[in-house]
Amino acid sequence: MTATRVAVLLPYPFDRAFDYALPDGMNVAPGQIVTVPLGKRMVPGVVWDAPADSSVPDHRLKPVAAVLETPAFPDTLRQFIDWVANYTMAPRGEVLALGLKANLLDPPPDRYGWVAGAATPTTKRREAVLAALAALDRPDTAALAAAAAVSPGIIRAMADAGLLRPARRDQGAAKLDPDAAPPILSPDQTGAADALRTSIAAATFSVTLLEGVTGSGKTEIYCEAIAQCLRQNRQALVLLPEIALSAQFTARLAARFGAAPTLWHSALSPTARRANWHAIATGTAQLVLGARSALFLPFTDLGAIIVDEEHEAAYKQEDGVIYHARDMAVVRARLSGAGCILASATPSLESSINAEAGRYRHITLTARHGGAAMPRIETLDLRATPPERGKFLAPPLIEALAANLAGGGQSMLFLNRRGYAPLTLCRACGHRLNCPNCTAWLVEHRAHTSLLCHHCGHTERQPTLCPSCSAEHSFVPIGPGVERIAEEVADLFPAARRIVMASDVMTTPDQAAAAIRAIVAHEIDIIIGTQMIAKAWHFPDLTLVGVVDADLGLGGGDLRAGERSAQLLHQVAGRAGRAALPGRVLLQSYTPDHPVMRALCSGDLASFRTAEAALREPGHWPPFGRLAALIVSADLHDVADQAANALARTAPRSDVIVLGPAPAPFAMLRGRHRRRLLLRAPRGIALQPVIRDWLVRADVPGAARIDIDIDPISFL
Ligand SMILES: Nc1ncnc2c1ncn2[C@@H]1O[C@H](COP(=O)(O)OP(=O)(O)OP(=O)(O)O)[C@@H](O)[C@H]1O
Ligand SMILES: [Zn+2]
Repeated sequence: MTATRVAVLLPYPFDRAFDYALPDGMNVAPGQIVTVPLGKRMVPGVVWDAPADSSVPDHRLKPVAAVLETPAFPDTLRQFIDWVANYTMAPRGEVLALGLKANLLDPPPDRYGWVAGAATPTTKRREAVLAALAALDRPDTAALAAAAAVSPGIIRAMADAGLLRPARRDQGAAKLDPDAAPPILSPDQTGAADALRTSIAAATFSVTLLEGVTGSGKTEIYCEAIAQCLRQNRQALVLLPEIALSAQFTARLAARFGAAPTLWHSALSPTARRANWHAIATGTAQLVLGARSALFLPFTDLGAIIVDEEHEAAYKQEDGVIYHARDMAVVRARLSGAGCILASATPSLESSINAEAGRYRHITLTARHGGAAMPRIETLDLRATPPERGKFLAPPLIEALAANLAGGGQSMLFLNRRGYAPLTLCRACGHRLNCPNCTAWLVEHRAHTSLLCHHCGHTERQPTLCPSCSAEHSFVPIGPGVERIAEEVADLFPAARRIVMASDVMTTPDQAAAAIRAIVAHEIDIIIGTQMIAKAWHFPDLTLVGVVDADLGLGGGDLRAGERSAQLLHQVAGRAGRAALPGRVLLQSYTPDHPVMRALCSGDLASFRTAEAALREPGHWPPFGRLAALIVSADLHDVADQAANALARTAPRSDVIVLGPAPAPFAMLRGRHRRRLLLRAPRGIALQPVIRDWLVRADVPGAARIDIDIDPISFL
């Protein structure tokens, strides 16, 4: 008798589904989640649509152990996983693992989130929590703390005091209400909202680029698209580039829809993850706010995907499955028959070109909401008015800070560099302190009294003797990081209330939420931060922004250096003067005539993009052509060279241009030696088949690893 075979894809780095035998009396359909033996373990897997693999004889097949009660993986998600694996060339099981983890599959927790208890609040803060609770649907601690703008400790204290009790699963979930608190839109905004509503109402695939200046109300407008999606009983997904933003957005969405969105990001507790995953898989979660991995959730019926700050490089996942969440959001929307909305004040060249070519719809908003003016942006020429020796703030910026402080205004200093100093040098011999594992300098972090590699995490104490010349106490910090700027500000304005915001000092969304609350409440005078403070924040009292080093992003020879720099600095500038008071922005620069500085000061980013496009089009550089990178790495540099040369010898010859091999931007990273080959081709040519064929032909030593990065965005 022949066994009934079923193909099961496992969430591990295997490209294909494996065959298992279906025991008598057990029935499965594609998408169902099962447990199967793998070696000595029992692992979860998804019944896949792949044809049976007859190479394994029946008697060697292992049986499916159990079919889980968990809702099945929808067809659209399986198609998406196949598509992503095929495009990124990652093993299909590894892509599956982005959406399926063993610990998600247990039944959802019985008690989850909070409801009001019997006791009566005694403080204003506790009252505020209960008020926020009334507007939310059994939020977990983090969501409730964010909505009420208190610390999570308060929530726990309230539970101890009987003001809050854990919610039970069987208590019906409050629904989001599309009409809970709609804004009154301006005529411009109304036009944009109508267009988005119509595209969502059509319940078919479309992509819209929502381009609007900072503070124009893009968030309010895409909420109208979400409202439409909710009215049609379809699920909506909002992607954010950084989880630190999720607290402020949770509160905004909860206020708009009368109940909190369902969160999805790496900082959730395991219980919250499991509860949220099940809510999404059963369709009770109507609106999901998440990081890029939320694209791999088992939505039952996804009607809208919004990618906020679509130009952000943070949407590119750089390890494991290397994918761009903005591009994959478009694919997910297509497979789901959903509307995709890409929102930005500074769209990527990719999206602008797609909009211009008519592949995407295009909506633009040119004015800030409520009559707020765009900030005045000026360069501050560091050649003419340099900072004092060993300092980094030039006199005109110091004056502006002093005046703003005296007038009760809030200021922000932006420097996209964590730590105290990016380089530590021996004064006696010039020796630089490098990472032993990477081609990189060690960054001094005074907050942790250590030197840190930002690439591999290596830390060490500063040596007392120079390892090169044995001079004693000879090390000097070179250049500034945000900690050093904070020190300079403390010297200049000892009475000013300061806060440093950077990913290494604010590691959780809760910490970020507490900081944001303090800033909005104007308990802070000067905010000093990295790119963490650049995005999407709305600080009503912020009127002065100083960019400490506007030239920083322009070096490095990266294809997108200019574009990225313009986007980032425009975003930072856009934090200023968003409410009643006008904003001013000072860009400290040694190259005030650079096209990026000119575009920022004039506000004419469109012309800048046109100029960028003109530079890229002739050579088929993205977005006018296709690019892929092959990164060869090995423990020994000989092996890395051998592998890179083997690839070079068999390089495809056709319309595809192969550049390299060259040392990768970090010739050594985490102790591995790296070489890079770059493939470039006109838009009409798919690079994946070329690469597949090439890898079969090339004789690459087994000790070398090859990582494939389709559409690379970080490279030299
Ligand atoms: N029609 C409206 N009614 C009331 N408030 C509005 C309206 N439109 C915008 N706002 C408010 O103006 C501020 C800026 O709007 P929003 O954050 O949506 O802009 P944005 O375009 O997303 O900005 P950015 O690109 O800088 O993130 C917010 O506080 C928002 O609530
Ligand atoms: Zn390192």
